[in-house]
Amino acid sequence: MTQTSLSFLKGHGTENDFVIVPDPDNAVELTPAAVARLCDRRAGIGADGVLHVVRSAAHPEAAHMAGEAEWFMDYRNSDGSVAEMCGNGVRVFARYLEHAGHAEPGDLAVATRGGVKHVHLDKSGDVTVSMGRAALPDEQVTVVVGDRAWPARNVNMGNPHAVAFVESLDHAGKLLEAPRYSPAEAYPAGVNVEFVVDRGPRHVAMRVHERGSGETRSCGTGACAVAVAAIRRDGLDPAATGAPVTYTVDLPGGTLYITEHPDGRIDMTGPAVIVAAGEFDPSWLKETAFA
Ligand SMILES: N[C@@H](CCC[C@H](N)C(=O)O)C(=O)O
Repeated sequence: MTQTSLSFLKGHGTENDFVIVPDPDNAVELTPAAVARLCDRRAGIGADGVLHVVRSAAHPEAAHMAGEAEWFMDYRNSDGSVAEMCGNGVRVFARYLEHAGHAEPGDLAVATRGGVKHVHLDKSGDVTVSMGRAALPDEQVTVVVGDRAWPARNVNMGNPHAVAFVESLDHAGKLLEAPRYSPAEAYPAGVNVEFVVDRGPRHVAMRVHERGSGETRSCGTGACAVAVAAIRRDGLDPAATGAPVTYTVDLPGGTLYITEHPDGRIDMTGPAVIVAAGEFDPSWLKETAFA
């Protein structure tokens, strides 16, 4: 039977915003063009990305995780590209599951392309995600904006990041274009670039240019990558000290708290909010040209 309307919700985590498309049976054809249309801030609903909510058992990329996590976060960037993980997205995804009655406050597991993530929905309204461990490839990278270049640390949180400590967050300009980087081989599938300044002890502020979405007001995996890089720069690696360490990371859209444990596990805590719900005609997703 042809569906005459599709439900969506809108949510955000520290102002990294998402169109949420509930689709338990994986029946909606979300082409890259359809995702770009949904995310368009003038001709569409508008968002940094799409959270396609599918039962793990119904998605070929997630069926192997179905025993551990009932729901799969099929995350897409606003240009329609697929990403391995989205830190703010997984908090908002968990909030949606609670909102829809698919999960109770407390602990739940969410399948992602970056593996199963364990999430805690706190009564306070904050959501904590166990993000797994960072990988720190050895290569030194350089990021370039206009005529400025900075050394950056390569951090992988399931998705790729380049973290550059800078003198001022203004120096990166408006980040209308993706920063260039070298060597190209460091990021064969592109990269999210974070610019970071210090605010105080274990407290930093950052801006981010996201692969596939442009400059956004927050990036959860980016905040984790920044904390991991800052912890090492500051000589506080928990594997060496034996003590967990928490960094406060300010972003244009809010604040995230990132804790690294001695065994390398990283927890991210921050808000997740559902702001609206609505419906659209699915045939609109199939139109080839923007009206
Ligand atoms: N905003 C996200 C990251 C989304 C994916 C990223 N743009 C990529 O392509 O890797 C977050 O909160 O982590």
